Amino acid sequence: MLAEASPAKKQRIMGPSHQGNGLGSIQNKENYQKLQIERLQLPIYSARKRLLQEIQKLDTVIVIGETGSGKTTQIPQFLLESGMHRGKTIAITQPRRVAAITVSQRVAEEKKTAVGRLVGYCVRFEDMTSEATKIKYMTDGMLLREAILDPQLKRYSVVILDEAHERTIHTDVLFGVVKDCQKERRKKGIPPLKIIVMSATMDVDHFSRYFNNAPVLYLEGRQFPIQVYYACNPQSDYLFASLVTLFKIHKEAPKGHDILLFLTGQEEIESAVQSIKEISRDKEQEDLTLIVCPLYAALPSQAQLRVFQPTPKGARKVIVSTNIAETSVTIHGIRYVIDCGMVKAKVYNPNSGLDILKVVRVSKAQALQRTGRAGRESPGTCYRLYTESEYESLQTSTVPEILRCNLASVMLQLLALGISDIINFDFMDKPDTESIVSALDQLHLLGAVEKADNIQLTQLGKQMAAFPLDPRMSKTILAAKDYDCLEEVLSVVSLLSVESILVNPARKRAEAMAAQQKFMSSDGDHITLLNIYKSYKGVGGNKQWCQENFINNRNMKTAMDVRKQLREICQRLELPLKSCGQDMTCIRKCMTIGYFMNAAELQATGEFITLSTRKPVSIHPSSALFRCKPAYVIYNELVQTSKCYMRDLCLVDPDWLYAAAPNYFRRKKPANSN
Ligand SMILES: Nc1ncnc2c1ncn2[C@@H]1O[C@H](COP(=O)(O)OP(=O)(O)OP(=O)(O)O)[C@@H](O)[C@H]1O
Repeated sequence: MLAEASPAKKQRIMGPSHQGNGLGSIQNKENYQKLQIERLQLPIYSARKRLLQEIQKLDTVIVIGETGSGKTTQIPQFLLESGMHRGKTIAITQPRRVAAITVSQRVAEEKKTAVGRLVGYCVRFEDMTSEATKIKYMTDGMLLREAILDPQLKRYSVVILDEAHERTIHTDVLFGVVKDCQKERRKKGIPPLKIIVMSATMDVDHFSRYFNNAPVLYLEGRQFPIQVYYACNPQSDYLFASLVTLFKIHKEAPKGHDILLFLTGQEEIESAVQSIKEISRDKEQEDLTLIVCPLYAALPSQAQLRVFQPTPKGARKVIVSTNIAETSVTIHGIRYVIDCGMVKAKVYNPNSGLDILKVVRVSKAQALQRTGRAGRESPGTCYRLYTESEYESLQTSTVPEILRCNLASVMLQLLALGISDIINFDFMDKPDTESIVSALDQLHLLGAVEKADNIQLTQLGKQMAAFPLDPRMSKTILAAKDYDCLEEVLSVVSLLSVESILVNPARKRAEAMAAQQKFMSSDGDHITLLNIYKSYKGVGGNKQWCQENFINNRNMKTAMDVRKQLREICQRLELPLKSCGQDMTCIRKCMTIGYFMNAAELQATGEFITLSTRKPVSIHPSSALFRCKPAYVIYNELVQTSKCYMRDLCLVDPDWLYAAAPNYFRRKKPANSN
């Protein structure tokens, strides 16, 4: 099925493959020395001196280097070792939390320190840094939040925007924010901020032009060669093709060579994991067991990090991942990558105001990043499940997220940064005016902005921006202060902010459903979550209880931590932390106040349609309301699979909807409201 084509250039293989990865932080001397030797063998090392000379001279530089050449792990260390950080912190942004965490762990090992000291990371709801931290890996969203509190980013001397080609919404806003910060610091005589923009692939002219014609430094050489194979013919079923390819590799590849398979989303991955396990049980090679691990954003952090652990002897590891393993990460043992050629991406329709996840073709840049995961510790191989001509027809780079997503959250952050003229903000690629206006309209409906000549945050909007949450969720929290149910709403929001707390193992589905039944509320998923929270607190977070009730103990603990942090923000804002006792109605009213734009109405046909755009939608099978026919519901999100499903639902009264936003519903008044 697969034919060899255009193997990547074979270049000098540099140094032995790396053996012991690991998440431990303080390494023994031998391991430390081994890591230092590995550092010296990275292609970037020979360019160290020149690189530092250039960075010293310039305020802004763009660095392009092959995947695995050492940009992410080494450049911050070079800057630190040369003293160019001037005693301040170096920030390195990553589009994804798993990359920020694992790269900081690697660099901490290389620096022989524990994570959180000299080297640390900061991702939403998890800050592993201290006063001593000088190299700080963080998600782009976290740096943006810091900029709200300190627009001059005074604690940093260097900001490195890594994987810039990904063009996440936060990275794009950060481009404008750090550029402006650099200018302001220069104007005010504050020590300059250096900006380094990095990637393996990007439209350098576009980036350079945007960053005031910043010079581009090209790092030569790749550490290990990667052989690329394409499919001979277009594949109608990439899932089937990926399984065939995987088992072909498993049959032929030597021991110790692990496989990374890129698919698109959680459900697809879980079903592929199941199939791989079943097939491998039938075909078990006597001396080589397959260990199959899923990897996707909704997986608990600990389960995500487990895939980075070394493969036990006598086993081959297969990781089935979404694009979260696509950039920056190094997974020990991976020699083979299988790229299905598809990715799940958010697509926004400004007419409907909805973000929907859709499966689309990857870009060439994404294909290259996926390939790059194979050659990090030794030569690798990548199987692309599409033909070479299909590859040639792919878009060069991914369409920036800012051009295809709901902008409400980011507009709120820009306004909180004091940027009111959003239409004229210095975007690298400006979203169309229609999307900006629609986002501002949503914020206006939520009461976060006043629309005068000069758009400004209201008092409520300022409070909303203090929460690291979707504006609708922040509004829900702020509504709770008027209904004396802040304690309960914080519990619900915290549980909604973490990965699923319900465990539903495929083999014990019926047992899990029976155990969870007692929590289910006919008022919907939010009250169901609250019931779980109360019971969990009632048993003091007992582990055994979690097991018996198919509740994910780790995610519950994370939710408790999130709750604590949100509660602290409420205290800072001096919101009254009151409890409503047994009255669940007020909680549902608060959800309505935040999510009135996400309302759906039952039709005579038994189908639901959204009130905003009259789009047919269904209740997700995982919902407590799945078997019910409520007249009106609000939902937290829409997911498009075979149908368009509403997830996380709450039963509401049409009068509450109308009361939440009379102006909005004057246009679309629910049929049954008074
Ligand atoms: N966690 C890790 N375990 C083992 N080796 C690692 C780890 N992280 C990095 N390395 C080694 O360091 C090399 C350089 O990694 P680094 O992330 O700095 O490269 P990069 O140029 O930023 O690549 P990319 O563009 O793919 O992010 C890897 O190829 C690998 O050999």
